[in-house]
Amino acid sequence: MHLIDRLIEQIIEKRNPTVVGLDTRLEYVPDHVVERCSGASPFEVAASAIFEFNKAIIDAVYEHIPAVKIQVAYYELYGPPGMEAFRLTAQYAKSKGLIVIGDIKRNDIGSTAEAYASAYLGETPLKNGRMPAFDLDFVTVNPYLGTDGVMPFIQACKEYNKGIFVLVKTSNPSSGEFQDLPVEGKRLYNKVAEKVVEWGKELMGTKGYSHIGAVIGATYPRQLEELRGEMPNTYFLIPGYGAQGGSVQDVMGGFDANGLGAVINASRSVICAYRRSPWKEKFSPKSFADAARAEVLHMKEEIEAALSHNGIKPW
Ligand SMILES: O=c1ccn([C@@H]2O[C@H](COP(=O)(O)O)[C@@H](O)[C@H]2O)c(=O)[nH]1
Repeated sequence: MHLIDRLIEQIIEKRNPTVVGLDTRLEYVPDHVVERCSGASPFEVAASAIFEFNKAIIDAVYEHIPAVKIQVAYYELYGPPGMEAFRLTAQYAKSKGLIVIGDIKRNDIGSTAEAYASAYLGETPLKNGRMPAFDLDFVTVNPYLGTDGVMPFIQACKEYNKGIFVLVKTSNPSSGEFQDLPVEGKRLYNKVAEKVVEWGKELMGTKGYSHIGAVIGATYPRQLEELRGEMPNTYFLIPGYGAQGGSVQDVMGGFDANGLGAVINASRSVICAYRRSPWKEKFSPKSFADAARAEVLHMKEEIEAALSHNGIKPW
């Protein structure tokens, strides 16, 4: 089955377009988890604690969500053991039936982009054959280098039934500095969106959406709505909900008339739910995973209610 169709089926089955972001820093991991972990170096202890934390979160939420997004920066932070925790987290999430999005925001000249694509989506060529290194489902891709830098990722999507989300309009405060620059009567992000649509035509699933998606921030609701109109066959990965201030109403413009077309990522608001109101009053640090589940279920209800309120009959 096409990966993008599987994502859509998972969203419909779970009745939830929420993606949990595993942006796990050591300071988010409660002491009782860290105390159970050992290792030959502080990085190994940290990586082991992060993996234990991630497993508990995944166990608590996997029945309710279609996918997780793993932010590689928080694993690089702990050196090689951190990257092993990244790989193990992806593998564990997959074993629970989840789709895994690697937030790696990579790109380079074509030959180097090919190495990134092989590492994260495809297989690494070895002396006697090939082997997957990280074997993620989707990765985020930076389009700044142009078509020849993106093509190796698209090639890997074709060969291995994978997908990418290309940065189109990011959620951060300075995103307009380059992305909103006027180009040939449009904004730069509109021009990138046109390219994403063109690239996506080569890799359509059977449910009207392409394997080539776009990242668009919840913090720019007007642009989200505008781009939904311009990119009817492009799935959106929408970060910026929760900790960055994006609200459920802000993400509504990303959905199509069937409540599809968008997955909403929430990282800190879910994995740190046990440290934040209202959940910190109800859950102790020992119950951090239950707090994450409560936040996911709350988010799911909020999205479903907002879709109905906007006249969209979800799923
Ligand atoms: O435009 C973008 C692209 C990616 N991100 C990433 O999403 C999460 C957001 O985390 P929260 O804790 O929910 O704010 C994080 O991994 C970012 O690197 C983004 O925020 N905006």
